[in-house]
Amino acid sequence: MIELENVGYSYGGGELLGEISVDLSPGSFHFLTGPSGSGKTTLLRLCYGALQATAGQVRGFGEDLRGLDRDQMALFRRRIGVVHQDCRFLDHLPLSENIALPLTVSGHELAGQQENLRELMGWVGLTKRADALPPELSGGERQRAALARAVIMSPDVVLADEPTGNVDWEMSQRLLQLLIELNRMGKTILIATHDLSLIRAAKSQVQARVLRISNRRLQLAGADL
Ligand SMILES: Nc1ncnc2c1ncn2[C@@H]1O[C@H](COP(=O)(O)OP(=O)(O)OP(=O)(O)O)[C@@H](O)[C@H]1O
Repeated sequence: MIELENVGYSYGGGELLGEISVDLSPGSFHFLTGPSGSGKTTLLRLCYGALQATAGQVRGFGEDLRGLDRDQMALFRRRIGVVHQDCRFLDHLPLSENIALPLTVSGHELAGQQENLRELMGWVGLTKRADALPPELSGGERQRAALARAVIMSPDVVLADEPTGNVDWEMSQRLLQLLIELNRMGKTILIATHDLSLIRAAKSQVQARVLRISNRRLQLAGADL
């Protein structure tokens, strides 16, 4: 699905990441961990083409991302659902419309998607919050809404950046279950997180590989988590 081969990312004359090789194969479940500032968000951005690698090659569905033109890149991105760390929404739009934004901006008629949207809102437990404005939402509601928005286009891959940041244990478990369900539906999942207890909880339920950024390199973490 997404392969990084000997990828590096440098800026301002310094290397942030180097010699990164990883294959997010179909249906795989990966965690990405590492200290704050180690480059987790940067690595996610490299995976979906928001940043261009300064060394090596990133391939999406077999294609070198550098070779994609604008339209091809837009098609590639549609196959990737991203849960951003800061979960931003348009504050003047009700939650249901925020979740539907990827559909509407890509030209779908919302009228024909109501059933899909309703189902998705139910899946994340936000049916009753459909008309709420984003500033009225709790942290956990925002995180679940961000996940719903990331998957509304039925992506093949979900990249989630700290999807359980700022929520309590119970809510983080709920979010984890949603991500595990997505994986069971066949989606490829990559979760960047600091939360080792989340990783431990997942490992008893799914076959997950844990990648750790350490000193600008990516390592496969052992069973010692
Ligand atoms: N193009 C760039 N120009 C300047 N600084 C950059 C650039 N790209 C990345 N950085 C810096 O590199 C560091 C790594 O950032 P990144 O957000 O990827 O780390 P992270 O592991 O996700 O951190 P956190 O866990 O705190 O979210 C940060 O200090 C960031 O500001």
